[in-house]
Amino acid sequence: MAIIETHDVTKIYNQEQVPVHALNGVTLNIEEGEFTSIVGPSGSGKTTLLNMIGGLDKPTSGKVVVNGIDLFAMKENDLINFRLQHIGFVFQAYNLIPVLTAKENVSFILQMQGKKAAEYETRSMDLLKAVGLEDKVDKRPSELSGGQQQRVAVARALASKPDFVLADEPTANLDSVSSGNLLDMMLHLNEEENITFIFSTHDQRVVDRARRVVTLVDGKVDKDEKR
Ligand SMILES: Nc1ncnc2c1ncn2[C@@H]1O[C@H](COP(=O)(O)OP(=O)(O)OP(=O)(O)O)[C@@H](O)[C@H]1O
Repeated sequence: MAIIETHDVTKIYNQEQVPVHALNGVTLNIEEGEFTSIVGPSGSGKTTLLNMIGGLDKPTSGKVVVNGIDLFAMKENDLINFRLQHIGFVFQAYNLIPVLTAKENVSFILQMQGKKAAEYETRSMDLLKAVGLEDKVDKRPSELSGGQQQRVAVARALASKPDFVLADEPTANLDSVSSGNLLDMMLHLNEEENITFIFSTHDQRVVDRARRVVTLVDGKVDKDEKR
């Protein structure tokens, strides 16, 4: 079953001044359990597409349907709740909160959702273990390497058991060992827990391990390869 459908999505920025056509009619179906990479030259629309799929920004035309629900037909508050419950984000703009420890960063959303301490404590410890950081749970982001921070971000994205995780260049700024580890961990979560991942990347090593590669050129799907 498709958990994400985009129907002829377009996005034009700066419509009143000098318009930028970032997406020019993207129609895609993402099935449950996919491990899909969105690639393409700089400016081809990767981040814009992830923003639309995540309900963070509205298309100029077209539709984004998640679990059968038309995202942008929802009221703003309903969309915010929907995002919290169904979508995990690993985006640069959503960096970790510096004053919180790794464990607190992971459990933050669960606390906001009013979950009981016993539940969010267990869940955040399990997730930090799954990403190989059981010995760093009480460290703040500044005490962790870039790769470790990205792993905390993945654990945080999974905290509320989302239907899928969107990651915008998750291995950017990581050395090859850290990006290899992060990818191993994402693949493990995908294979063992059937978590759907959709991520944009410029990193060929990441692309090589994706099972589906969607190439955008000038805001359009140029290629869509399954392996
Ligand atoms: N908020 C914005 N306002 C105006 N133009 C924008 C905005 N965000 C993106 N754009 C433009 O839309 C186009 C697509 O940008 P986008 O960030 O989606 O590309 P990308 O493929 O993710 O690029 P990169 O690989 O460099 O991150 C670019 O021409 C960009 O300059």
